[in-house]
Amino acid sequence: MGADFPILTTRQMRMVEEAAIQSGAETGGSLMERAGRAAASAIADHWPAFAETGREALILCGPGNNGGDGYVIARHLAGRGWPVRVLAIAPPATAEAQGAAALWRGETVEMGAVSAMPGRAIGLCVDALFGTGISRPLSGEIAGLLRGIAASGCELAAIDILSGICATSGRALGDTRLPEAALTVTFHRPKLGHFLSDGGALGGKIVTCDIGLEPWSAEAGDCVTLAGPSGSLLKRHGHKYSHGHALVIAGGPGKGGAARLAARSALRVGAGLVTLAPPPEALPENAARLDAIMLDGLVDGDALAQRLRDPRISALCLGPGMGLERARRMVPVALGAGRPAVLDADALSAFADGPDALFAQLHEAVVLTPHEGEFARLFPDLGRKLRDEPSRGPAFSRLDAVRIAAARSGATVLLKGPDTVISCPSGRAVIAAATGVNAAPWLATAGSGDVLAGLVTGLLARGFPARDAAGLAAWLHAEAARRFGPGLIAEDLPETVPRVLGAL
Ligand SMILES: NC(=O)C1=CN([C@@H]2O[C@H](COP(=O)(O)OP(=O)(O)OC[C@H]3O[C@@H](n4cnc5c(N)ncnc54)[C@H](O)[C@@H]3O)[C@@H](O)[C@H]2O)[C@@H](O)CC1
Ligand SMILES: Nc1ncnc2c1ncn2[C@@H]1O[C@H](COP(=O)(O)OP(=O)(O)O)[C@@H](O)[C@H]1O
Ligand SMILES: [K+]
Repeated sequence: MGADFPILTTRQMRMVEEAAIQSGAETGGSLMERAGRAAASAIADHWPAFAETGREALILCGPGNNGGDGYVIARHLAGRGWPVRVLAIAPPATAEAQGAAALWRGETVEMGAVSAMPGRAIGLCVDALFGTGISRPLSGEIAGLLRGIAASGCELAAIDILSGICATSGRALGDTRLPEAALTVTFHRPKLGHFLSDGGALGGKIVTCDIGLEPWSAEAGDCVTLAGPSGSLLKRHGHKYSHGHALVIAGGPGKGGAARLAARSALRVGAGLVTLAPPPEALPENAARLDAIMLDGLVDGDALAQRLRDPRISALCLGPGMGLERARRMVPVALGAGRPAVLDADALSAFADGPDALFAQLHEAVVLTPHEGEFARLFPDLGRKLRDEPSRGPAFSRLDAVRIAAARSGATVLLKGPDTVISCPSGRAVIAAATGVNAAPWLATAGSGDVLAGLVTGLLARGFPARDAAGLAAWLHAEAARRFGPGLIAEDLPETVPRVLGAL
């Protein structure tokens, strides 16, 4: 089944493009022509009945090569019989864009003339203002133009990336409020900015067009990947012990729901055995709720150390509903045993006052699963940088933050969100995007994070390396939510996992 899919930074895209041009096989102009033609065709596929609406397509062209693509698109859409006009916010400034503009025989209006534009109503606006070359916030005038177009109710298609979004970080530069595109047409490979932060929220459907750069794709070097389905999630042979034994530490009476969700998720994702370990006084309550999941009362850290003498316990989950005090006592014991482990929720917050003491105990087989608040508690400097408004591109991204956090802590870090970002300490990173057409907003429900912690734990128990376990779990989590759809509550997630696995 589909392996993880590479996505590029702006710099990597430039390296691929430059290699193609330097080889002599391509020119900037040939790539632009192919890009514009492919984008026009993707736009026509997305709005197949547009020509019959009697409305006009307005192509907004910037000064650089993104604008150059716009002139090519204008020519090809007009060639399909669409009523098309170009609005140039500045004259074309690169040789390629000038060449493309020279071939556009239709009408071009300038920025100042926009309010007086006579003619048909605009039904579709193509944003070819700025692409990967954006380096500063949009001016008020240009941002206002984009917002005005959106407010008029016309459709919006972004070329390469929505103007105003940094293609490497996905963050909107400045405090601009940007409209949402229905379609983004990009070239060769998606960019990080299509999935991260504002870029993930505003890009709509992402269509990636082949523009003949495949022979040079290796020039991008090591790439961040997008998590996707994998046949490795299926069980092929073995007995229950060969699929691992997960131990989920739970909290006291009345606090067990989160850990039960995590335990059930670990079992659903294929751990051979799962044991829930609350304090002894919470055993009766949990016994009334569990069947396939085993129970073992553990008083404290010493009891856990004793339990971990069993070498078959192949992964631990600490945090969901655990309580801060119990976390402070048990996390060091779990980490000291060197076993694969997930630290979530209380197991992270318990160390907010002294994260370095926690980091000193972490190892490569540990996965930290913070949401943004927990992340900022453990890595306050990185949390601040993510909150600061970016004024220049490339802006500090969630990926940058997670990579630094993983290197600093010595564990794999999974930062939750619609754009879940995962990195191991060496910087190998994967993004699980629940954005655009893959949005899963129903995950914003109490307990869904506990399920994710359980899914990662289950995969660790089965023997998946930390980064793979985290990436696959995050994909599976969002895919289960997409399949279940509206009305989802956390309990539904583990029950939907079999349908996702069954479709692999
Ligand atoms: N990389 C490739 O292989 C290809 C790139 N193509 C297109 O080329 C684009 C990149 O072109 P460029 O590098 O020329 O960059 P852009 O066209 O994205 O923008 C660069 C220009 O805008 C200016 N600028 C940046 N931010 C601004 C702001 N906020 N306000 C006003 N001006 C601003 C820059 O100074 C520069 O003049 C891609 O996004 C894509 O659309 C395609 O033509 C096909 C192939
Ligand atoms: N709008 C959203 N789109 C996609 N995923 C989301 C969204 N909101 C939350 N999630 C996911 O749901 C989970 C919530 O986890 P968390 O914040 O720990 O909640 P809880 O503690 O209630 O379980 C995370 O995996 C997060 O990525
Ligand atoms: K654009």
